[in-house]
Amino acid sequence: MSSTKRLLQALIMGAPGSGKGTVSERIVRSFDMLHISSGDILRKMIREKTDIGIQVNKFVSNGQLVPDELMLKTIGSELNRLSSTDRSWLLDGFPRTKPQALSLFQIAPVQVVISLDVPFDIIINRVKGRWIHAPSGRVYNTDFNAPKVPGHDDVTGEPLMQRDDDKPESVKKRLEIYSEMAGPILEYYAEQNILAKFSGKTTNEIWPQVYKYLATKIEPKEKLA
Ligand SMILES: Nc1nc2c(ncn2[C@@H]2O[C@H](COP(=O)(O)OP(=O)(O)O)[C@@H](O)[C@H]2O)c(=O)[nH]1
Ligand SMILES: Nc1ncnc2c1ncn2[C@@H]1O[C@H](COP(=O)(O)OP(=O)(O)O)[C@@H](O)[C@H]1O
Repeated sequence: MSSTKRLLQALIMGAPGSGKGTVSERIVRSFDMLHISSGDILRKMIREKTDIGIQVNKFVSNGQLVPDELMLKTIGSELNRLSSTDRSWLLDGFPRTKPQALSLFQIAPVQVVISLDVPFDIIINRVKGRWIHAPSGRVYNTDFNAPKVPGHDDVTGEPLMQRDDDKPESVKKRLEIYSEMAGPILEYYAEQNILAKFSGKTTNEIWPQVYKYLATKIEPKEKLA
């Protein structure tokens, strides 16, 4: 009898710099899931200087949330694709407001919400060392996971960059916004009994907890390294 493939639709939430991208990278290495990052989608539009990219950049460069209606315009087609894919997926960075959570529910309900909880003083320090390879979304850190060649992407050798919104004043503002906005969304998912919170000071502490939890929901591709 063919075993029906258990599909998983999941979210990963957490303050800016809490490790969503880093943990997502480990998740897709260990589980057969697509990783969709709202931040990466926005940064691609901004880089390509599309009309919508120019509009969203006004908010992203100031560390403000892109307004819900405009945000749905940027990610709507991706969400619709997810609602009909036969792959499991992990959505990173969306929703960030209650209205976004309600819109997502209409398009593609989720069964698991992973919430990362890392002290803000640790985050502020970490983000100073964040470097990204914008085209791929690969994330590095001078202290935690430095590139083999300083300033260059391990895979393509292309130059790394620091994000405009990683300047200290912008990080502070984004953390404040997160503190304000995340509560109602976490509550919304806790009421549905699908919220799983993981706390720690480092990804290496958090990751094994996330792996063990996800392994109860979806078949791992590989054992925990
Ligand atoms: N020092 C340290 N840096 C980390 C750790 N986990 C992730 N990072 C780095 O911290 C920064 C923020 O991580 P990222 O995954 O981009 O967080 P996101 O903004 O929530 O997606 C990046 O530069 C990561 O490489 C950790 O455990 N320790
Ligand atoms: N769901 C969203 N709603 C509104 N704005 C968003 C959303 N996702 C990303 N953004 C914008 O893009 C910026 C970068 O997002 P992201 O890459 O997820 O940040 P971080 O990795 O620091 O958590 C946010 O500060 C915000 O301006």
